[in-house]
Formats: sequence, C-alpha cells, structure tokens
Amino acid sequence: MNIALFGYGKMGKMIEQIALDRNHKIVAKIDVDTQDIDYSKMDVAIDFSMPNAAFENITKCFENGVPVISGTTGWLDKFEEAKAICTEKQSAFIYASNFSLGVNIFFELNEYLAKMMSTLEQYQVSMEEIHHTQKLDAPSGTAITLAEGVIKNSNYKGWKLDESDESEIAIKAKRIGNTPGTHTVDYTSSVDSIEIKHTAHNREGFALGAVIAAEWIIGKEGIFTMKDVLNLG
Ligand SMILES: NC(=O)C1=CN([C@@H]2O[C@H](COP(=O)(O)OP(=O)(O)OC[C@H]3O[C@@H](n4cnc5c(N)ncnc54)[C@H](O)[C@@H]3O)[C@@H](O)[C@H]2O)C=CC1
Ligand SMILES: O=C(O)C1=N[C@H](C(=O)O)C[C@H](O)C1
Repeated sequence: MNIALFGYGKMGKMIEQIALDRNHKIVAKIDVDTQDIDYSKMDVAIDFSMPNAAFENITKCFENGVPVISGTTGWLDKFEEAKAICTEKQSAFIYASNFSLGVNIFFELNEYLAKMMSTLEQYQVSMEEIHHTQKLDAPSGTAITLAEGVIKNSNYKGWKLDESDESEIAIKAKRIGNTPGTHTVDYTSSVDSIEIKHTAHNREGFALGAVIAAEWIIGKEGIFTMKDVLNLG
C-alpha cells in the first residue's frame, strides 16, 4: 500500500516505522513547508499534523480521490464540513481522537460504566488527561470523546475544562514532561470512588492503530470510525 504522511513530526515518524515494518511504502512526507504535492501515487493519506492544517490537508486529499485517516486533534469545528466534502467526492474517511486499540476498548468500557452509573445520583464524574508539554490543544481529543461517551449515556449536559457545576463534566488537563497520554475517568461519592484509567507507555499504539485503519479503508467509500475497523459493534 502506498501511504502519504501529512505531518512528519513525532507521530508521522512513528507511523513511518510501523508502516515500513508492515511492508507498506511511504510515497510522500508532507510537512509545513512542502510546496508541490503529487497525489497520483497515494493509495491513502494519514494526517497527524496540526489543528490549523488538518482541514485543508484532508479536504485536498478528498478532492484528489485519496482516502484519509485523520488523527490530528483540535480542528473539529470543521468536522461536519470535512465529512460533507468526503461524501460529495465519494471518498473515504476515518477520524479518531485516539487510534490506539487499548483506548478504543477503553471508550467502550467508559460508555458501559456511564450507563451503570447513570441512576446513581450520589456520584459525580470528572476526568483528567495528562500529556507532554508540546501538546497544542486542551482538553485532549481523547478526553472529549470520553466526555461525549458519558454524556450520551447519562444526564450530564456537557463538559468544561477545569471547574464545572454538577450538570457538567469537569476535565482537568495537565502537561508534564514527555507523557505520551494518560486518561482517567473518576466517579466519586462521599463514601468511595471508582476510577478507570488508560496509560499509553509510548506512541507505538497510536501509530499501529492508524496503519491498521489505513489498511482497512482501502477500496471503501464513506465515513467510518475505529468501531467499524475493530468490529466493536
Ligand atoms: N488520534 C491519535 O491517536 C493521536 C493524535 N495525535 C494528534 O496528532 C497531531 C500531531 O501530533 P504529533 O506528531 O505529536 O505533533 P508534532 O508537533 O510532533 O508533529 C506535527 C507536524 O505537523 C507539521 N505541520 C504543520 N503544519 C503542517 C501542514 N500544513 N501540513 C503538514 N504538516 C504540517 C509540523 O511541522 C510537525 O512536523 C496532534 O494534533 C495530536 O494531538 C497524537 C497522537 C495520537
Ligand atoms: O497530542 C498527543 O500527543 C495526543 N493526542 C491525542 C489526543 O488529543 O487525545 C491522542 C493521544 O492522547 C496523544
């Protein structure tokens, strides 16, 4: 498979390693100062760039008939527009705030727990995410997906960074050293706490999930999620 990397930073380089290990070819490495882009040899594009670059990278791929795996976070104000362009151009698209297989299981666990906790009013939910100090967006895309998973299965009305009232989920975002990504969902009452936590030990899991999604999307048309890729129902 011929892969084009949009964003050749920490994740772009890790994805390159995993893709080569799985016998794929990297046909383009596009970064901030790339001038002319040749889309003709690309079977699939994987975008891990920056919040202000993702939308243009992704939609140009659709316009050139290239399916896209998007991992960039912090650009979702334009998500609906990107999906509409994908549909119009009969292309294929997967966005995931987190491509790691473990986190996608964690997303399912989070929704299951939220459902069980939804009638227990004595518990207040909160979340914490910890990432490296170079991260541009807060809260993380993963924390937003976790919050949306709780909101969908409970009476919480929304989420807020830092403090919140009882009707919203408070998300704390910490930036510490080189932390690859740690997410905790906590339910606390006056008598006890229940906590679920995912800790990434490095970036390999994110990169592997993105390459697996790229392998899966070849020959498909439409908008998909990691749930489709991993057959999580
Ligand atoms: N969905 C997931 O599983 C994961 C998502 N991420 C997200 O992926 C993104 C990238 O993360 P990192 O690689 O750690 O960041 P990074 O800062 O190391 O790399 C980003 C790269 O994008 C480049 N870039 C800037 N403008 C560009 C443009 N117009 N076109 C192409 N490239 C451009 C930068 O020069 C840089 O090399 C972030 O939004 C991060 O939150 C990171 C890890 C996992
Ligand atoms: O910026 C990162 O590094 C990460 N970003 C994603 C997010 O915002 O959730 C995924 C992962 O946690 C690493």
